[in-house]
Amino acid sequence: MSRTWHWVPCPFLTVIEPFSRNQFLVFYVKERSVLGKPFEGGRHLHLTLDGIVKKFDNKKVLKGATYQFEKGKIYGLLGRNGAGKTTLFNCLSGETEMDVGNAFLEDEGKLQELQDTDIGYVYSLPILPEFLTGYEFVKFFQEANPDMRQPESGIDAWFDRMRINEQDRHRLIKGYSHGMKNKLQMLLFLITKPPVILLDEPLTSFDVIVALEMKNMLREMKKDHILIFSTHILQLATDLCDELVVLNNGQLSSVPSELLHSPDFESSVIELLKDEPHG
Ligand SMILES: Nc1ncnc2c1ncn2[C@@H]1O[C@H](COP(=O)(O)OP(=O)(O)OP(=O)(O)O)[C@@H](O)[C@H]1O
Repeated sequence: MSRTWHWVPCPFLTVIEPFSRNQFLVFYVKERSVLGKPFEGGRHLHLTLDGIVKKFDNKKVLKGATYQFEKGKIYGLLGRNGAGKTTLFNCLSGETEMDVGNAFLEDEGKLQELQDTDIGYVYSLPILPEFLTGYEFVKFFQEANPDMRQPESGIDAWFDRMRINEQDRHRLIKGYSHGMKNKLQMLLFLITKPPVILLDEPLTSFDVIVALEMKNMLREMKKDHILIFSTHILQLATDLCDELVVLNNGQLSSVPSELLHSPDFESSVIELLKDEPHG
């Protein structure tokens, strides 16, 4: 039988198509050897982006993006359609190679180049093994990462924490809604605790109740991680974020914190974004 193999980049596994359970297990185990150690909270941690440039053909999307993020804060990344938010996340997660520039993690004063294993990336369109149930997947994931197992962590406890009900845990991921897949992705990062978590428009697919649960979850997680999420929803950004970062004309800049809860917030952000040619 002839097969076509597609490699799909993913932060915690490499999925192959056409894939079967066995293929998935074999490749998953191979990939897990590159997973990093979980990050222990309580340490000072900074993520520094230094002059990141990314071009596609003649189009320069990132033009020296520079910024410093710190643990304990939720950052909202704002930018117009096509500004390069996903491109920036892809560069940080190692899915796309940056042309120029660097990203570093500074952990208790020790500087090291950012590794793709430092990143948990919640995609706007999650990539998960749809032929497993949520429970099977998390069980397997936990067994494959014994060094990351946490004391309180029975499998059901993780699902409880994510408010995924009994019935849904034992359904095939294939039948999950977009929002549930996002939740399942987030659950994996509760287990692996990567120091940096990137979320590409994560909360847009959640209903109001789940969105509130997820916001609370992110607030709880921020003490242990650098959390950066991209969004177009200004209300969500002001509600959830400690700091807003604008990606405009390929560069990053901070929205002054005093604007965050001022009545002029929306008009100020529009002013900041309006020079960006529409994507
Ligand atoms: N692989 C690629 N090849 C060519 N061009 C690309 C590629 N990936 C992104 N681009 C271009 O780079 C620009 C930035 O795209 P990107 O998806 O990063 O923007 P974005 O800010 O995430 O947009 P949105 O808010 O609409 O999701 C766009 O013009 C896009 O067409």
